[in-house]
Amino acid sequence: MISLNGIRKVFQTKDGPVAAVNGVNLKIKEGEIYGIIGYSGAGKSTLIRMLNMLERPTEGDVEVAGKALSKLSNNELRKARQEIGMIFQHFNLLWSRTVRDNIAFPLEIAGVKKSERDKRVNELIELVGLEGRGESYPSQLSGGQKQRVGIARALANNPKVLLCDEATSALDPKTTDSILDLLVDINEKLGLTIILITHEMHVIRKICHQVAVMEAGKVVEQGPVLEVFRKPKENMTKEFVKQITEPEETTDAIKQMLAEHPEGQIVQLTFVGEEAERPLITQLIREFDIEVNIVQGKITKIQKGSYGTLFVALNGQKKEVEKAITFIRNKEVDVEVITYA
Ligand SMILES: Nc1ncnc2c1ncn2[C@@H]1O[C@H](COP(=O)(O)OP(=O)(O)OP(=O)(O)O)[C@@H](O)[C@H]1O
Repeated sequence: MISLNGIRKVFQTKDGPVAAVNGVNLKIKEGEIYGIIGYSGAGKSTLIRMLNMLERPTEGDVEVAGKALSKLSNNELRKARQEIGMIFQHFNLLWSRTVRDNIAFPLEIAGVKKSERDKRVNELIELVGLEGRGESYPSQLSGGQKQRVGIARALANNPKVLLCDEATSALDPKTTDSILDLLVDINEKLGLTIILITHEMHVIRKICHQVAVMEAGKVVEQGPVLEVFRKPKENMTKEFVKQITEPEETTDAIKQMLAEHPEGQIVQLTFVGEEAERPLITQLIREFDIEVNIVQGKITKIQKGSYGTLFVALNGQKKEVEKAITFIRNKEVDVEVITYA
C-alpha cells in the first residue's frame, strides 16, 4: 500500500544543510496501523509529511496506493491527496466554522453537491461519536471532541490512508485512550491504513501492529510490535520499551536489592502467551537452593496479544543461582540479567 524507497530530506539552514530524514526505506501493508516512534528531532514529522507531499523529498520515491507521489504534477497530486487524510496534534480546525462546516470543508473543495455533503457529514458525525454537537464551534469543544472533528474531516473524502501527526500528544491520558480506541474502530470498520508518529510508547503498545523506531533521520529498528517489545535490539528501542515495562520505581527497587544482596542476581523474565501460565517460580524454589524475591511484575497488553515481564531477585550461592538461570533459559523464557553500574 505504501512504500518509501531511499527517502532523504535535506533542509538548507543558515548553519548549513540539515538531513532531517536520511535514507529511509519502509513498506506498509494495506489495513495496517503502523507507528513511527522517536524523540523530538528524530525526523518523524518530516517523514510523515512526505507521505502526502506536504514536504517533497530531496531524494527517493514515495508510493501510496499505487501512485508514485514524487512524480505527480500539482494537479494530479491534489487528486491523489484525497486518498490520504491527515490529523494533527493541534487539530488545525477552522475556528469560525461549526463542527458540521469543518467536516464539510474538504467535501466543498472536492465539489460534492450540498445534499450529498449533508448526508456524508451526518454519517461522519455518527462515526466519530459527535451526535448533537454539529452546530457547536470548536472553541466550545473539549480537546478529545476537537480531535474527533479532525478525524471526521480527514475521513470525509473516503481516503485509503490516514496520517496521524502526534494526534494525541495534546490530550490527557483518558482522552488519549478514547481517541486511540476510535482509530482502532475506524481501522477495523473501514479497513483504513493508519500511519502515526508519536514519542509515546503507550500509543504504539495500545494500537499499532507494526513499529519503526527513528533516530537522527534513520529507522534504526522495525517489526511487529510484539517482537520489538520482546526483543528490542537497539539501545534507543530498549529505552522506549522501558517506558512501559520498567517504571522508575522498579529501577530504584532493583538498585536497592543489588546493594543489599551483592552475591545475588536480578533477572528480567519475559514471557509470551502460554509460557506466562507455567509455574516457573514455584519450580525454581523447589529445585534450587535459592531465595526468589519478586521485585515487579506486569502484563502488557498490545494490539495483537500480550506479554508479561517479571523482575526477580535470585539470592543464594553463585553456582546455585547460575544453575537456576540456565534452568530458566531452557524454559524458553527470555532472560536478561540486570546489572547497574
Ligand atoms: N523546515 C525546516 N527547516 C530547517 N530544518 C528543519 C525543518 N523542519 C525540520 N527541520 C530539522 O529537521 C530535524 C527533524 O525535525 P522533525 O520535526 O522532522 O523531527 P520530529 O522527530 O518530528 O521532532 P518533533 O516531534 O520535535 O517535531 C530537526 O533537526 C529539525 O530542526
